[in-house]
Amino acid sequence: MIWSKETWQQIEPVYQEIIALPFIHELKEGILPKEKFLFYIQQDALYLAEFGKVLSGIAGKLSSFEHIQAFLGFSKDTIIVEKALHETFLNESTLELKPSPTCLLYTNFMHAQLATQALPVAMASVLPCFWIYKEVGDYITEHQIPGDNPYQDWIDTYSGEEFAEAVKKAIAICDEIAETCTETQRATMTEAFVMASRMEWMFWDSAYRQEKWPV
Ligand SMILES: Cc1ncc(CN)c(N)n1
Repeated sequence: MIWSKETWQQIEPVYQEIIALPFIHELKEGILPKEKFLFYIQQDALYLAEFGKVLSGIAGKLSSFEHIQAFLGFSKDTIIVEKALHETFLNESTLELKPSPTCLLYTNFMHAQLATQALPVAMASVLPCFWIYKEVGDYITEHQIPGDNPYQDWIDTYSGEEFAEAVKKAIAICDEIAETCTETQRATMTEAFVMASRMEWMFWDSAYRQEKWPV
């Protein structure tokens, strides 16, 4: 079976838990309290800065010109498109922001995967960041009641054509790389994908709870 198909099957229960999150439900209905969304956007700005670095780090380790170009493009788009999104919702500087425990966990996980794991595993670790957001964006668009939603720009970004194209490309590259891997390596890729998917759940949950450092 194609690696991405069998791997999505593994995270299907996690995905179901994601779309059942109050954060996603209230975002879809446009009733998510502003302070929860602001907390999310602030943490996401910190997350995306690191995500962009990891994507360009992956590009630096790839050998196919086409793959390098794709990952450099993903990195650039992460900075440009998502910075625009944050400017829409966030008008102050992010310089003063400090990462929440979950944000730090997730960004450190990605950096560690890039630094210590084989390249296919690092690539699998960043794939949920693309794929889950596209699925969530599509889910919200399909189940949304038409009307004013203060978070529509966010929803449109992740359910849009441009993002869908990037996600398709990222999945295709991971599948191509997985084809060259042993069964053991593919299983490690899947483990990394599952772990990152759990952290996607945690990220939304932590924003809803406006997670603080316990001490
Ligand atoms: C935590 C998280 N994961 C993924 C995405 C989408 N690139 C995001 N904006 N934030």
